[in-house]
Amino acid sequence: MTEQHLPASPPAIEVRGLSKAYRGRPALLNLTLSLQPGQIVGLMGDNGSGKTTLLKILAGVLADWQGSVRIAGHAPGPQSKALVSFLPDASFLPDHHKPEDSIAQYARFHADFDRAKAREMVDFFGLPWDRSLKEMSKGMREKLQVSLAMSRRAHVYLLDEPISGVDPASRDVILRGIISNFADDALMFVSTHLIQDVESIVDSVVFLRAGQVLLQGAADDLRAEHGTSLDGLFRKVYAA
Ligand SMILES: Nc1ncnc2c1ncn2[C@@H]1O[C@H](COP(=O)(O)OP(=O)(O)OP(=O)(O)O)[C@@H](O)[C@H]1O
Repeated sequence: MTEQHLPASPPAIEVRGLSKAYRGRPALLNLTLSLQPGQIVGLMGDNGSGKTTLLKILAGVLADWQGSVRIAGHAPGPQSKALVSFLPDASFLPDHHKPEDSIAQYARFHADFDRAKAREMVDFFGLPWDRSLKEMSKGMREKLQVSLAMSRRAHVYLLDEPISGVDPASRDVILRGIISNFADDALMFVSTHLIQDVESIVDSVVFLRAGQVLLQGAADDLRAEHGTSLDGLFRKVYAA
């Protein structure tokens, strides 16, 4: 088969006309978005703009929406979930778990989970093997959850505010851990309010407002076009 005849692979994420309402109040409104693999995309927006709602729908954990959603060509369901590693914004591990217990649980649930990589990341973050989640600080728990989410060989990583609860030095450590465990051909879609912290790692950004895409583009293009950092652009756009 010549290169010309190779079928084009579908976008990692393809969303068309997506709407979601909670008890009649819209959270996402006719949202359309297409993201290619092989990049880190920042998902930014003011409080209540729909970031978590969008990530949950992409992860296949939220139902009752209208529109079209495809993950590497698959509608949300078992096939898409097998390709997606989702890190929710809330703690999802049982309190009594020590790191090895959580690693065993992930290994049971996810065929693409790499135990050795997870152990490496737990050591990279300097987490205590003998402490349960109940005995860990918030930042430690976040690091363990990042270790687990990034140790799947996923096609799409959806990370909801992965660095929100940690000190600035730890944020850098977490971001380094995330990047060094990220395969070149995957897509990472990461929501955060800490734009300055992720400024240097995102290839492109999606700004949401009131459940719609307000602005989208390559980070370098947006910086050049607007003559400011992404953080500066965010402040300018959302103050308007
Ligand atoms: N379970 C829920 N029940 C009712 N309304 C909800 C629920 N979850 C979210 N919403 C509403 O949907 C809208 C979008 O919320 P969402 O959590 O997706 O925003 P967000 O951009 O992640 O916000 P933040 O930056 O504050 O985390 C908000 O108006 C919120 O009040």
